[in-house]
Amino acid sequence: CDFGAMTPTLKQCYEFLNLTSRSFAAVIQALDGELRDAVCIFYLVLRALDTVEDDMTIPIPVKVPMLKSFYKNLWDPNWNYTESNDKDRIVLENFPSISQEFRNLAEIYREVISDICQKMGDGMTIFLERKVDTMEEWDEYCHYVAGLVGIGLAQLFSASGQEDAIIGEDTSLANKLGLFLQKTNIIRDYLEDWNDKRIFWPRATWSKYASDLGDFALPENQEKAVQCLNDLITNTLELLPSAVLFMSRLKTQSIFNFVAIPQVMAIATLERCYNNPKVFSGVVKIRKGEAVRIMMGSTSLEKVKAIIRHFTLQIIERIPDTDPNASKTRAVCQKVLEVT
Ligand SMILES: O=C(O)CO[C@@H](C(=O)O)[C@@H](OCCCCCc1ccc2ccccc2c1)C(=O)NCCCCCc1ccc2ccccc2c1
Ligand SMILES: [Mg+2]
Ligand SMILES: [Mg+2]
Repeated sequence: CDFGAMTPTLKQCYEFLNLTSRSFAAVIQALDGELRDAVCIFYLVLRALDTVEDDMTIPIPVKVPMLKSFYKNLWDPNWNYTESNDKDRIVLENFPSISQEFRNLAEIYREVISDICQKMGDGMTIFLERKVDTMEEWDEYCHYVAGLVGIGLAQLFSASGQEDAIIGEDTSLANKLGLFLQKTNIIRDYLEDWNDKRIFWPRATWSKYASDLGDFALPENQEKAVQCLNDLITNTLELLPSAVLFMSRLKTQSIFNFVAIPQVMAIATLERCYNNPKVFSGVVKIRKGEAVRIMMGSTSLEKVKAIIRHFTLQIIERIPDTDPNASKTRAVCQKVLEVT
């Protein structure tokens, strides 16, 4: 970006972006024109909101009003929060710089960012005390924390004029982009979340394989743990055809890359996690070198389809005949192969 033409506070915002997001900073900064600043601020505002949600030291009676009213802070030049211990507390401590740049955005971008922030804050409060039980509630939670991001981004793409109106209007499709990324993160982060006493795996699924979610961390339950893992991965793979359809409608290269790269990194992560007991003893991450190769190869729909097909075939090859969901996983993978 042209740091020269930026206000000092906007420059600061890009520093916060690079400090708080390994996976999104690069692709956000590669966006063009006004959209780049709008998405950068959108990220920082929602990361600040999420840092309140994630901070387990804030008592629920304090956290609920904080989340519900968070969007109002966008219009309060002095609001910040200095009590957080979270890794991303920098965005709460320096919120005045972020809200200042929010107020400098065009009205069309401010409306989307404020609306999504209010809906996400409300949605987060629903799940502060209620755990994710049914698969519908899993979709509902992921809608609030990630589906809404996809919906907001699609609206920003159309508002910028760089994409057609249909992109921002088809909220069901945009929602699924976020669900795919969030469900992949939840599946990958089982142990990290369990150690933080956070439960995002839906009870409807894990209760088929164990009486307590913590059982999966015990080596003697490894087979049941992996069967539950494969069950959730199968549910998540069902979202891939919608992601391919969304990407097929994009006409701006920088927006295509911005949407495609996180989706392709997620399918690579799912493939790495499939039938992999290491998910229950550590965090399964894609190596930097492989990540760079994947990003370089995600610049056209045909290349992205080829990469998705590659990882889908890798999963098919590793489906254990004894896995309770084997035939369902094969069917879901077959559907992905049909659209790639
Ligand atoms: O605390 C952490 O480090 C992880 O927190 C997770 C959690 O607490 O569950 C969780 O926090 C969710 C609430 C805050 C969402 C913040 C966000 C993330 C990415 C963005 C990308 C571009 C623009 C705005 C964005 C906003 C988290 O970060 N999960 C990662 C997956 C969420 C992806 C959101 C998303 C959805 C659709 C997308 C479509 C295209 C490109 C990027 C997309 C990004
Ligand atoms: Mg978080
Ligand atoms: Mg969170």
